[in-house]
Amino acid sequence: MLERLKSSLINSPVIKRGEYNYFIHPISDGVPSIDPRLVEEIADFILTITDMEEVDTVVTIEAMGIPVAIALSLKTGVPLTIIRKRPYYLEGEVELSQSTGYSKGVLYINGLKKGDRVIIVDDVISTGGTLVALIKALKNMGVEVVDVISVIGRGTGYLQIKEHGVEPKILVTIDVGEKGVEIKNVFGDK
Ligand SMILES: O=P(O)(O)OC[C@H]1O[C@H](OP(=O)(O)OP(=O)(O)O)[C@H](O)[C@@H]1O
Ligand code: HPA
Repeated sequence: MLERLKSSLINSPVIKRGEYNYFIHPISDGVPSIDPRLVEEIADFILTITDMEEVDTVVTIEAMGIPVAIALSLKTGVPLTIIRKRPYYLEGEVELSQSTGYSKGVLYINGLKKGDRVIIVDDVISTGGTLVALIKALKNMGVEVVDVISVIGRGTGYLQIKEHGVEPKILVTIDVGEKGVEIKNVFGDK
């Protein structure tokens, strides 16, 4: 299961971003290039663990949630909303602060309204800063988050998301050391 994802993760280079051990992988960085079979493996797996008939919209965050989210949207016909890092000044635009292990920024929500049922798909959960801020903002808007799915998880940030009432589904959980990436868990394994 998820053989392409696991083997590509094990081969990921790790660099320092400040104190943070940052792994570089096609799904989380688009580097060196994205094998469509890898994206398809991930999208097909996600479709076995979530019910897309339940949702109005797939929500993802610019930039690297987009490849997997677009694959899910194409496979199901469910539209995609991208949370952007730039404002559009449209009526109803919602602004939120994003903080990761290595960066801070602002995200902007457009195209969602009270009563919408969504799944959130992203490439990585690490500190949980990005997804916690997004889930809080969506709840304030009256948007129902049916599922939160991350292709890769590292660290304990997912616990913070659980505290907001949604248990994230993480396909592969990893440890990232200075020397490389180690697989810790695959969704569905004990
Ligand atoms: O759990 P966290 O510590 O918040 O980290 C996870 C976030 O970090 C990455 O986004 P980034 O802002 O680097 O943007 P990118 O997708 O453009 O690489 C990733 O896509 C997640 O959204
Ligand atoms: O180590 C990382 N690599 C790529 N994307 C990420 N998003 C959070 N942490 C990481």
